[in-house]
Amino acid sequence: MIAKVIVDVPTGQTNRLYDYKIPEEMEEFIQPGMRVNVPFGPRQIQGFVTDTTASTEVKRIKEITSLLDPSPVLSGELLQLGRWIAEETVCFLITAYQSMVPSAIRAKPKKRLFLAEDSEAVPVEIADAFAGKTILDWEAFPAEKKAMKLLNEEIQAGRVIVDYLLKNRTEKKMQTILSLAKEYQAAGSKHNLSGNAKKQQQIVEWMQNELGDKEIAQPELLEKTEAGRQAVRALVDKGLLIEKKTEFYRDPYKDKMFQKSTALPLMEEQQTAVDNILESLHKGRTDSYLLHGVTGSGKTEVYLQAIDEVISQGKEAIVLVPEISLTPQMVNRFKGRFGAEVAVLHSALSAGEKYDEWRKIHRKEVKVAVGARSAVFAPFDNLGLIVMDEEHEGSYKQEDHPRYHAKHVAIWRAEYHHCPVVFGSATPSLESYVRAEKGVYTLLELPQRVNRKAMPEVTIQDMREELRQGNRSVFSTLLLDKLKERIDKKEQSVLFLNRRGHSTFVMCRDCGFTPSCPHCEITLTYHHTNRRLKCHYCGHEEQMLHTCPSCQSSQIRFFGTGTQKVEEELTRLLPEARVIRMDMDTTSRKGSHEKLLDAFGRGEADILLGTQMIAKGLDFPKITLAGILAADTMLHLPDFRAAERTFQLLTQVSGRAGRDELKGEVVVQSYTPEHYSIQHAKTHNYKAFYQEEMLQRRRGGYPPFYYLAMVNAAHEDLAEVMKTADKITEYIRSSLSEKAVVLGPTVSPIARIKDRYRYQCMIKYKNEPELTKVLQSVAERYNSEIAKGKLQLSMDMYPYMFM
Ligand SMILES: Nc1ncnc2c1ncn2[C@@H]1O[C@H](COP(=O)(O)OP(=O)(O)OP(=O)(O)O)[C@@H](O)[C@H]1O
Ligand SMILES: [Zn+2]
Ligand SMILES: [Zn+2]
Repeated sequence: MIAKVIVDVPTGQTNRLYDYKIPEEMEEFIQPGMRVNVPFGPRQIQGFVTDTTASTEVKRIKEITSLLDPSPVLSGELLQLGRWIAEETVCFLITAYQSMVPSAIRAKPKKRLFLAEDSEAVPVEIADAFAGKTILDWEAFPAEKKAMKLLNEEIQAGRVIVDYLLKNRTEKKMQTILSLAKEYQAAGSKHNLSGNAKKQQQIVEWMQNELGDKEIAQPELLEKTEAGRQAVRALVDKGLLIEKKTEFYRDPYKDKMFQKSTALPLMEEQQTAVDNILESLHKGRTDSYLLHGVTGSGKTEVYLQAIDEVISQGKEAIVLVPEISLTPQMVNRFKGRFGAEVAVLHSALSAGEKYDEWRKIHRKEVKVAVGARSAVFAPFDNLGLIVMDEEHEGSYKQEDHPRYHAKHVAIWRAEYHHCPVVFGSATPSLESYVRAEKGVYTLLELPQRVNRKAMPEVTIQDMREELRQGNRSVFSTLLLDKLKERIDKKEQSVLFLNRRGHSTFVMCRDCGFTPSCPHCEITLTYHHTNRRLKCHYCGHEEQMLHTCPSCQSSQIRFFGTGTQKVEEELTRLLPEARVIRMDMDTTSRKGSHEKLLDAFGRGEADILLGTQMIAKGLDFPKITLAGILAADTMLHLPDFRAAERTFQLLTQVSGRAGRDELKGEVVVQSYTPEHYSIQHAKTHNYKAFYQEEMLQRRRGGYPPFYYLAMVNAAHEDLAEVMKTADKITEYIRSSLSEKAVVLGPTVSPIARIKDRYRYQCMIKYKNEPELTKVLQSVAERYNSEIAKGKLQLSMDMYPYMFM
């Protein structure tokens, strides 16, 4: 038997399958999707088995050294999906596969086998291997054909459990659970403990009185009875206590109680949406839906009720939400409805926690996965629905290899499983809305807020006017007045500061000098906490400057408005206001995000001030005012989506206000109040914005009229990168049809990162079936130079960042 293996060496030369002989004892065990160690040149390296065959052309074949996974980590579906991603995004197959498994098992963890509770049922060969214990190192399991075959069956049946022993605290936890033996459970029942075993007697009596036939975890028992381990051990040995080991998960949410929620009676439009989705589910059709619902229209309730039916069909659902809206509030809504059926995949979890959540899915212990981008790879086998909330979000695109867009992966998986997929948003991306207009997606609309609540009233405040009247503060008089009003009425406000374009930088007031990174062509950012200047691209740090290195002036100051500065100004102008600030600084510690939001929810502050992270998902009834401090900081970025992002952001922030009984109001401060993205956000008019933006896109030849692809070349030697970029661009131009527009090469907006000069070539096209192959061959052509570490090439089939 031969295994086809893709080895863990992400280079062009090794981006193909290698044949290895399967050792005889593994023949009945090895399956595609398992990882193996194989000899590769002088080394041993990891790889994924993608297939097994009977024979090979290879003459001198090497043998697999060892098997890393006692059960496949990638299913047949995911193996196939990985091949598709590698092709579509022009990346190495191994890179695609590695991105689908949790990082915790990508390292080289020790594997152990556990006997599950009903271990009496396992065959003697297996029981012998465990030799009376319940835990066995995977390496210690006899590498013998029959035993391996049996083990395979036991793993499938769930009687043997595979576990990865992760380094530093991420180890799976086993807990000892204790209970009284049957005959001692009744209070006062006789036991023959000797009189000097006082502590033991105490334990037994306490358990009889407090627990009866119930179980207790050992640590809790020790705490309650103030007993030592020896006393408990002795009772187990004497047969008074029954001990069993259960594994438990590091559930990051385990300390929380989730208030159970039940399905709400739906509004008519919600019902129509649910009916449509469920019809596709029942008929097993891969329909794509665009759920366009204004903020507060009850999109989430639509997802919840559709998922409820998916679960009762015995199927599974994936819910994708952008990282920043994966708030505790959001998680609660799913856990509250589906309880233990939900796994949450969140980047803020530790590697061990992430692995636990992944494992719940892998083992079919849950039916719903809620998570950010990579949750689209949740290893379910029987999907009934995929939901992508806030589908317009750029974070669904991965900005590192593999540069995939979760939307395309979601559609691929929906097709594979013949199930519907729902894209939801209050501000759909132009790409999606066009597809809905063309009938590629079915449009479902929720044009009104739940219970016909009014949309908040939006006022736009011209900051140029404020300046003319001598107000140099970041707050307009109007916004300050309204904030005061809210404090008086004991209502709450959210203040939003756009971090992009607002980083604090240092500038000399006399000569205009701005310190920039010596390795990257980018301005250094001032960090208040440690009073240092830092490069956001390479991490370079230096002391804050006090005199200008260029003109020796001491008038060197930092500019821009960080949340911290705004907070200082706010407390100066409104000393009575209680403010909670949420930004990278105040939420870096685990759980702090949740704490701050809880405090705000309990009314411990009047104003929530924050960055992007407060724009989404918040649903607090007392918020009646949303303020946007500078609406147009994003408008001027070199990005064709700038207007769209501005419109989306204003709409999202506005959507936080007046979601409950109380009426909401929004103040938008802007230096370009006449811009159509701001004007249409004011009137909550998505369609009008869409039409105007479509005209701009048509004019500029941007998506959704053209597809884009971008090739970026970086090299330490400027002449070298220019030459290479020229050659690449020329080659692409000559390989595509006349209709494709190949732009460049030009210097990237950030001309140098980590001492490498950067050039880019942009491709605009409508229909170029050969494009990925062309880019693939470009990558292959430069394989050896890339391998030498000098040149870097990146291909991006759905560029979202143009810096
Ligand atoms: N049919 C219904 N009847 C009563 N209340 C509802 C109904 N549907 C949803 N709600 C409530 O309305 C509020 C807004 O709903 P939800 O958060 O689902 O809207 P959304 O469209 O997802 O909002 P956003 O996009 O602004 O986050 C929630 O508090 C939700 O519990
Ligand atoms: Zn100067
Ligand atoms: Zn740098």
